[in-house]
Amino acid sequence: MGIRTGAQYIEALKSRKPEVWLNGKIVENILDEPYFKQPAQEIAKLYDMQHDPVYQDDLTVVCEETGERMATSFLMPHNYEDIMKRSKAFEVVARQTFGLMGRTPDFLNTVVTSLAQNSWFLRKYNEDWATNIENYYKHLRDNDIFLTHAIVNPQNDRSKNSHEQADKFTHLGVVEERPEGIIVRGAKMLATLAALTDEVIVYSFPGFAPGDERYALAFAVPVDVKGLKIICREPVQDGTRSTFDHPLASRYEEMDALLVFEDVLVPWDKVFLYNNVEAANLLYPMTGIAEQPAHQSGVRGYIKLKFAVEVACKVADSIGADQYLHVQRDLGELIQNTEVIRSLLRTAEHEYTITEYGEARLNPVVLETIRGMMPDMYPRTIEVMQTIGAGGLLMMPTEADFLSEELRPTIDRHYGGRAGIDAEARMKIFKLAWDLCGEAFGMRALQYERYYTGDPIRKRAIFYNKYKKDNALDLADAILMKEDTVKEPQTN
Ligand SMILES: Cc1cc2nc3c(=O)[nH]c(=O)nc-3n(C[C@H](O)[C@H](O)[C@H](O)COP(=O)(O)OP(=O)(O)OC[C@H]3O[C@@H](n4cnc5c(N)ncnc54)[C@H](O)[C@@H]3O)c2cc1C
Ligand SMILES: Nc1c(O)cccc1C(=O)O
Repeated sequence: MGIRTGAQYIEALKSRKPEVWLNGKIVENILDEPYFKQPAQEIAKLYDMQHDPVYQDDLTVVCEETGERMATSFLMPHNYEDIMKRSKAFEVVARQTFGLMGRTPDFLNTVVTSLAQNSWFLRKYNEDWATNIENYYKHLRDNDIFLTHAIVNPQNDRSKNSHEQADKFTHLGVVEERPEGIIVRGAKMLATLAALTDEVIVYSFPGFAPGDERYALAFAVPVDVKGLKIICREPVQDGTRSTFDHPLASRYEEMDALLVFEDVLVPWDKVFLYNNVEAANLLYPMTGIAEQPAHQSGVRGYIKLKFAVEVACKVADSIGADQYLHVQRDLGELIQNTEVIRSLLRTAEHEYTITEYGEARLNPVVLETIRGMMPDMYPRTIEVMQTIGAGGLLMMPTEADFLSEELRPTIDRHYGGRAGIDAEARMKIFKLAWDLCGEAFGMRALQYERYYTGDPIRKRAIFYNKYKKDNALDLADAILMKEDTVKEPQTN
């Protein structure tokens, strides 16, 4: 099949009836649900861009194995040129959604591509697991499948492992083995965009303990597989609010969902890991699924940070506030933060290495530095935006007010900004800002930057401990090695 069009993606959505729960009801037809309409169109646009001459050479490459075009995010990187091809594709996608949709198809395309390129790891444990992930990668690549994923146990009792939970079927695990596959039961979170995807892959970050064997698994199933409930969180917009009033929330809302598997059959050929705590704990650090998705999310995060900083600058300029020293200082800080992330990305790409298996990987220390800085930089951007927007963020007429012939003259008189910024122009800027720094949509976007890659506190601790193990503190050692021995005590 090769690359899909937006229409083919939409047709695939229409062809399925996953069990999606939204506001206490099963959604009969996803595309008839106002809430999902615009986000689905935004995803469809990404597929159409693969066929647009303006973007096709960035977003797709010709697959050497099939001769057909495939998404560039399915390209297995073997050298710097491949790395930069992927980087450009990640950026084109991110710019389309201003970095606000974190789980666009390229994210998991990158994850599964990396799992397949590192199938050697699974082969060490089980030949079938390796073959299955290699075949699954080709299935996704050749059919341009859109994946969601759920790799975190639901937040029940974080002080206990899965097998110690009060109800042993709270967390997703295997109930029984059958000739045709395994039966899985329990929940996994936090499947972003699940309702709008074709299939779901399940695996885990490290964290299993002895006794967790039945939970130590990785597999994939279609989102409409029998027994899978997709339970959505409360929507942050209802799909009917105007794009003038909510330019970002109405377009780029990424629904998150808990996945509840009620005795779901996973065929053996879609099982990538099972009943092995060691393998499950090593999957993330030993394959490229730490580094490769970090490249995609680093580029996406940079675009999102740059976008939010630009909105903050627009807010300040529109009301003449950036004439003041403290506002200039704060906005200068934000701009320098984006330059730090941009520069770190180029450094991580430039300082790539080739693994013994031929995979080109970016510098992991630099990638992890990006991931460690974003959870502070993005919230800081939102804080500055809030402090500059101040009361103006709560003083905005709606589109309906603008459309009132009676009220419009009053709005034009009282809602304008500095000279050259009329009421409509200022409100467009402030509504962008409010979607980012006031609405539930914006708060989710902030929480995304804090947690999408795991708990930032533990990630930084892991980073420090690995850095200490892998790096000599050679500068400090150099001075400490000097012969500055303690003088003998002077005897008077
Ligand atoms: C907007 C958004 C989108 C996301 N999208 C996805 C997705 O598409 N797919 C997916 O699988 N996941 C997704 N995630 C989930 C993300 O992977 C988790 O949020 C992240 O791994 C942290 O886990 P948690 O949220 O359960 O926090 P918890 O681990 O429950 O942490 C809660 C608090 O308890 C502390 N804590 C908990 N356990 C420990 C411990 N053992 N040691 C020390 N401190 C601890 C933490 O430091 C933190 O302060 C998303 C998250 C967000 C916010
Ligand atoms: N957040 C991740 C994910 O959801 C899958 C694979 C990797 C990551 C990551 O940030 O490292």
